[in-house]
Amino acid sequence: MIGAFVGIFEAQFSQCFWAHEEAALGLWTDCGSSLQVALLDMNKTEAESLMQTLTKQYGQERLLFLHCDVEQEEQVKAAFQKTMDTFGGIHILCNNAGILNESTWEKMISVNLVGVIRATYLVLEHMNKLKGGQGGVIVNTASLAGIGPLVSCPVYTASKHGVVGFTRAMSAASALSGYGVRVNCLCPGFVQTGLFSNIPARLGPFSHLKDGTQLLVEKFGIVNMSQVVEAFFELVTDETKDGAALLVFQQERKYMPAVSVTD
Ligand SMILES: NC(=O)C1=CN([C@@H]2O[C@H](COP(=O)(O)OP(=O)(O)OC[C@H]3O[C@@H](n4cnc5c(N)ncnc54)[C@H](O)[C@@H]3O)[C@@H](O)[C@H]2O)C=CC1
Ligand SMILES: CCCCC/C=C\C=C\C(=O)C/C=C\C/C=C\CCCC(=O)O
Repeated sequence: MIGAFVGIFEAQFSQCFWAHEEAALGLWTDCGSSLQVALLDMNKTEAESLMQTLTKQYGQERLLFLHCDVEQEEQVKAAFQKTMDTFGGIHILCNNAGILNESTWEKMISVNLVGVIRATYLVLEHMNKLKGGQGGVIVNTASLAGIGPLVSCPVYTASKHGVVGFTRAMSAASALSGYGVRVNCLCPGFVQTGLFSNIPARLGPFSHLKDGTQLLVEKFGIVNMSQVVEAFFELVTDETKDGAALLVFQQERKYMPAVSVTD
């Protein structure tokens, strides 16, 4: 799991992860009798306190924290290798790291889109059945802004549309190539996290559009973190889902079909 320590997934992810252990274990025959989680993040401070809590609850042998910046290829590569050496395999990758700052837009593309592509290509080296892997599933965290425009955030919108497009094409490429790896994405609405705070400062040249965005927040409402985590597990455990974009609203979740231009 990349981008694991604050925000949408934080501690709830792990609690929910073990609640879904049986369903997830059923998918891969070589998993052994329990699931293990490697948490990759660049935030060491948050990591240390959360790891203390989680290891008390679930045991040290089932958890691994690896400091890793998705912008740094060698760090991501080393983190996956360490996960392989410690747990013996990787079956699920959650690409969740993301930032929102329209002022530093090149960095935003680098973390939100390039980081997802980088981690996907590197993890396929371990998951791909053609390379001796056991197959698996990748879930990328996009956003409702991956489907429609978040007007005050054009580059954030572009990065998330990129994640949805990459997910759909990568899923088809993996299936046609026989990799045995499903690729899906999550598209949550607004969630109350650090990314959602101090918004006017994050909108850069479009801070004057913040009132319109606030109207969107009122229209869509706020999604609970637990709703996002449940949606994540649906994408992991439902083997019919490949190339899916799952929208998570306050009242419901639903799949967004891709538009076909060839019919
Ligand atoms: N909060 C919201 O309303 C929504 C958020 N999202 C997406 O959900 C994902 C998680 O966001 P939140 O939990 O809200 O944000 P957050 O800021 O609370 O958490 C983001 C996590 O990613 C990590 N991270 C950031 N840059 C990194 C890097 N270069 N390398 C490794 N880790 C890095 C952070 O340390 C942190 O643990 C993001 O991709 C975001 O775009 C999608 C829809 C709505
Ligand atoms: C279909 C239209 C796009 C709607 C996008 C909906 C949700 C996206 C959420 C995110 O990915 C990003 C999270 C925070 C949003 C940033 C700005 C919100 C401004 C809120 C405010 O002005 O108080």
